[in-house]
Amino acid sequence: MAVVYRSWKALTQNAILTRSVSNSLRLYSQKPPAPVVPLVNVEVDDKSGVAVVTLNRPPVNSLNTPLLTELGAAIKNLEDNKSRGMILTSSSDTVFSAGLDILEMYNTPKDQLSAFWTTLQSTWLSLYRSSFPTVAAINGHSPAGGCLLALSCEYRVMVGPKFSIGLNETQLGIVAPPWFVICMRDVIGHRQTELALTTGRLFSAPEALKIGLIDSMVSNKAEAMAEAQKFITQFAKIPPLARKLTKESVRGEGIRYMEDNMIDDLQIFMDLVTQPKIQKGLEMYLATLKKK
Ligand SMILES: CCCCC/C=C\CCC/C=C/CC(=O)SCCNC(=O)CCNC(=O)[C@H](O)C(C)(C)COP(=O)(O)OP(=O)(O)OC[C@H]1O[C@@H](n2cnc3c(N)ncnc32)[C@H](O)[C@@H]1OP(=O)(O)O
Repeated sequence: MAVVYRSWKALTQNAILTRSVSNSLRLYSQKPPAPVVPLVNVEVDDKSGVAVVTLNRPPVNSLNTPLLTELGAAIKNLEDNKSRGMILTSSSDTVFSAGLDILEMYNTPKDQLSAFWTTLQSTWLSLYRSSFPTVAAINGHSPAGGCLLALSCEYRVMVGPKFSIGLNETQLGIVAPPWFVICMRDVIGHRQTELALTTGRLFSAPEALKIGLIDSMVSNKAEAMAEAQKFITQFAKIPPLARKLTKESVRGEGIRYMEDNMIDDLQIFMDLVTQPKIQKGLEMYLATLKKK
């Protein structure tokens, strides 16, 4: 028995030695690890105290769980530091955000699907009810979840005329949840929301300006940033607590909807999105995006 034990021990020690030598050799031959690039960049201007939060998930800033988590953490950080304001924009020249990452909803294990949706819910709520002023500087296409992010800010400046924005969910065979609808309705009104959502219409920037989906159209990102700064500057003389409570009051319906219905909303999402028919629709939509 002792012999067996000794030889087993020798064998394992030998294996450990071999493994550590080969690991070292592998380390020498490996490239240095790629730097971890944040999915959300935050830069706070020293003078104005305004934070520029830039979505940075090429190619199209589709919103997956890690990106939404980083965005939520960035907003919490600004909240904790009593930020003067936030401008949400994109590092891409052509896309603000392509909306929810369809790969997070297609063929996804239930625990991941649930984590994805709850992260979206909580990040959305923290953006929608943030105490500081928020502006979306929409410097590219902004469909579906991208439009939701923009609608959740207090002011929208969009680079035009060639980019589009809207809630196009029905075109994909999915349904914009009630809190998406509330956001849209509060910005463009009931009638326009019904027309826009039932048809899943994407609006060009001039069309969006006409129905009030965006507040302003500019011709490049620099102009968008300047106008966003200007919007935030007007709050310098407004007492922050009065501003925050007023915003919460105006946005009360959306805030209460989410606070009271988080679990039901998750359940409805899970039931709907896991249906074979919806999964097939998402598969076909992904294929058309890839074929382009
Ligand atoms: C009543 C209760 C209801 C409960 C809830 C029920 C249902 C759930 C509701 C869920 C709500 C979802 C909202 C969403 O946000 S769904 C996402 C909708 N998004 C879109 O329709 C946009 C799709 N994308 C585009 O139209 C274009 O990509 C673009 C944004 C206009 C940019 O065009 P372009 O610059 O030409 O880039 P490409 O098209 O070539 O794309 C590059 C690359 O990225 C992939 N991709 C694009 N969008 C997405 C996406 N949203 N998710 C994942 N991947 C995306 C695209 O396939 C390309 O990939 P490859 O490079 O691999 O080919």
